[in-house]
Amino acid sequence: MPSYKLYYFDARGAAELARLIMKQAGQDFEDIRLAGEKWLEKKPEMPLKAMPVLEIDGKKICQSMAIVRYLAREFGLMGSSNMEALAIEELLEVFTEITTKHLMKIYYEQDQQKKVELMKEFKETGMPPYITFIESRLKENNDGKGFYVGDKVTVADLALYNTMFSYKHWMGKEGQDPFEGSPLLGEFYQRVASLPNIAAWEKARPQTNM
Ligand SMILES: N[C@@H](CCC(=O)N[C@@H](CS)C(=O)NCC(=O)O)C(=O)O
Repeated sequence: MPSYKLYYFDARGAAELARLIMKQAGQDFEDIRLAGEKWLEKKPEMPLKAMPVLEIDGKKICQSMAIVRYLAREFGLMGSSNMEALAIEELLEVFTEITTKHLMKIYYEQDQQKKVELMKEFKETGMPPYITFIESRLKENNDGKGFYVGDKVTVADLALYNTMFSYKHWMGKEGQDPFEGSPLLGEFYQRVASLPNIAAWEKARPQTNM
């Protein structure tokens, strides 16, 4: 079994899905959180001078979603068929699209009042088509009462849970959590949050804003 070190800032951010995969799989890893001087010291060693970086037996690999896909394949979380893998990839791409089309604008807005207005717009018009899509995919499997695909947990479940957690603890603080109107996804969230390894990590992980 290779040894894993995951380098990132002291945040959930672009590293948390990789952490969740390893936690769900029961895989030990070093959760290295760099800040300030320590990050500047380490930065030249990173392939693209950015994080997250996963070090596998001494080899440093960058790009968060490549890391996620590698770990998901490695730990059997990429579905049980090519069709399941396709639905999983589809959802991962949806989250990438939402991030680039909507979240970056909100994240980088400096004016707090404008930021909340952008969150409201995202909740009211940006996110609803994606929520309808996610709900319909979820309902295609076990009437929405189980996992995102198939009959066991996959990286799609972890990615959706991670996104919902993040919105709840970010936009939710401003009363703008776009998922709060979906009971189906609310129940789904509780199912994933109750998985023993995920529940244990949610308690044990450093509490960070993002
Ligand atoms: N496409 C890359 C983006 C990596 C990236 O831009 N990471 C940011 C943090 S999320 C970073 O390390 N920035 C460099 C810095 O802050 O010095 C990925 O998904 O891993």
